[in-house]
Amino acid sequence: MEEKNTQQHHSGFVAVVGRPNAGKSTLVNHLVGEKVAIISDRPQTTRNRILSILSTEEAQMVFLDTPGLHKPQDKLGEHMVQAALNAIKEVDVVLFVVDASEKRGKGEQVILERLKEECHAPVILVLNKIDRLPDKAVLLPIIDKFRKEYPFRSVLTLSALEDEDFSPLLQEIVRCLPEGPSFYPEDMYTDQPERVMAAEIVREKILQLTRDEVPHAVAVQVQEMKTRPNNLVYVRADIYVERDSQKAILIGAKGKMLKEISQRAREDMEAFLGNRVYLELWVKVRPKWREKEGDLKRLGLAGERSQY
Ligand SMILES: Nc1nc2c(ncn2[C@@H]2O[C@H](COP(=O)(O)OP(=O)(O)OP(=O)(O)O)[C@@H](O)[C@H]2O)c(=O)[nH]1
Repeated sequence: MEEKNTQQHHSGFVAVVGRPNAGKSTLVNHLVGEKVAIISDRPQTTRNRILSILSTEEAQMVFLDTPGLHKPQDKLGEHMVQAALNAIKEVDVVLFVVDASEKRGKGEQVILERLKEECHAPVILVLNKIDRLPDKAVLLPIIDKFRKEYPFRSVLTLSALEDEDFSPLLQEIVRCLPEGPSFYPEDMYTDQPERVMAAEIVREKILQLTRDEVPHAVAVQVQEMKTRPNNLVYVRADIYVERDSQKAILIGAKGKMLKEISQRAREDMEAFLGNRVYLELWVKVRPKWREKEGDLKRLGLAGERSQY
């Protein structure tokens, strides 16, 4: 009789933690091969715990791309830190992503302490952004120092932005996962509903286009999303800011900025949904929404969804 393929299937959850701006979303998007989490060069871009799913023949890896573990400044910040903490308690393996091109700071220390206190799963240290290091020899003392402070399962160095092949990291993750069947259908790559993805796309464009002028005082909520008879998807979204001055920046002279945001967001939405999109954006002022529990809940940034 012919031998059956006895290779076992593995599945499990992978938390991706690290200081804001370390490159967590970039790494997860490249691993999964689809754009799921939004990216900007400003810290604290990721607000929700976003599930990204990678299915291969031998395993299904479910990544929780967590908001950076940082010192919270307001209620939104508190929820973000809590979401990241919950992640490290529940998963099968943790990826601790560090920007190796930056000096080590308090942020890494805080995360190491959290891992020591709360984490029982194996932790893989990922030293990222090595494309920025002209002399790779500087990595050795960095690795040495980390290894003295925490019993990492392994340490990998990479560039989430430029590398093409992530198989060493993927193999290491699979080795940490228990045997088991897939949790999600194999063609699914995120658990986020289309509305959430659409809102995140708009937020990404705002962060990318307005730079430091409109800080994190912006939230996006999709109010309506429906497919019209000719397969055109109609999307109406509200953009919330805290001040009139921020509203003015977002709209721009003669509405130019809003038009640019809308155009770029529409293109990404069309790629994501595989349909033509008609996008309508409204900018609204809601003073101090980040301090208000009710507003955070309504925007899906607190309560059930951000806790998992
Ligand atoms: N040069 C270089 N830049 C990178 C690399 N990885 C990420 N970046 C950049 O670093 C910035 C932050 O990347 P993100 O992936 O949004 O970082 P994050 O850790 O998810 O950030 P938060 O959402 O704030 O927690 C972006 O401008 C990325 O393009 C890398 O390997 N090399």
